[in-house]
Amino acid sequence: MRHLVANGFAEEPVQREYLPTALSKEMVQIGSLAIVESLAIDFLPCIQKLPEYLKSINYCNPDDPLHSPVQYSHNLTIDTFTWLGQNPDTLRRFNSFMEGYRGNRPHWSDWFPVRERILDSQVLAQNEPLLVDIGAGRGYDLIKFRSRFPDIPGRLILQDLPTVIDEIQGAYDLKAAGVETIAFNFFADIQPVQDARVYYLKSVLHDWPDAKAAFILNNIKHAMKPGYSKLIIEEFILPEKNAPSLACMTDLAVMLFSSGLERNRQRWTDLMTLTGLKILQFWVPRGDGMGIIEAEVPLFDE
Ligand SMILES: C[S@@+](CC[C@H](N)C(=O)[O-])C[C@H]1O[C@@H](n2cnc3c(N)ncnc32)[C@H](O)[C@@H]1O
Repeated sequence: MRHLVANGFAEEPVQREYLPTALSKEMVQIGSLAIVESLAIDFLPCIQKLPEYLKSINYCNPDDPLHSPVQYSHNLTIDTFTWLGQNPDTLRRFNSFMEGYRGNRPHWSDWFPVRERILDSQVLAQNEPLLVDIGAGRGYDLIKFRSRFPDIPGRLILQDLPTVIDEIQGAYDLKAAGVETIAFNFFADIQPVQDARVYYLKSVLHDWPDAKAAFILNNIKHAMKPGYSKLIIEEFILPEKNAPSLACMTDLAVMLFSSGLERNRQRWTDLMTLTGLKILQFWVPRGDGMGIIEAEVPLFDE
């Protein structure tokens, strides 16, 4: 207990009597427990081997998802998400990590003008796809969207790898929120939902270096209806200097995880140019650097 008190996990107002602190109260929340569990069991070995790994690639920037610190330290020849899919306990811990990572930070509909930019300008039909969340994990963003806009017609569709679709059954009440699930691998399958109003990607592209991210975007682009479909990418948009702490930490985490990276405006612009998608606007109203890149597929005559 002495050690815990010295490090802020408990108070000792009277000798040998202890009280919890804000820190220890946070550490027993489900989300924090999940983050610590996933890090300690699955990713600490990779962090320990990071210096050795970086030396082995001559201190270059990692850009191969088949040779990230995860592959190096766990001796893998498959990408990290395939590895998660083959290890149900690791996958469960990772999906809980993602839930903890989002914590109580705002949902995109808390700050992005969804009505003006997406809902009001178009006639939406009940049986048509409204929002496709690609790499959606447990579907938190779709459930929240439904509760925010319960009366807006249109289908809400969750897409992720088959192993994730299996894992999330029962994790949240997706059915009650009217969310459909589709098993989909964006590297192996053609996007099955055509002409949705919105294709949404949150914390997906940062897992992948540019060549792979461009492949994912191209796959979406071919399903988009020019003049109607929108692409909403929710990711960090790093400032040119003095990047916020969480964004920097995540940049390192995705590098370790799959040779991924966080991107600044220029890097996002270059990526979108590579895929022929047109950026309509960058939205970065929050101090933590998280933002939205709103894009569309250009009309032929533009
Ligand atoms: C970092 S998580 C983000 C999850 C969710 N969007 C969120 O913000 O909590 C990346 C997601 O991409 C999914 N993913 C990875 N590779 C995929 C692939 N080849 N096809 C479809 N989804 C994939 C993962 O299973 C995971 O749910």
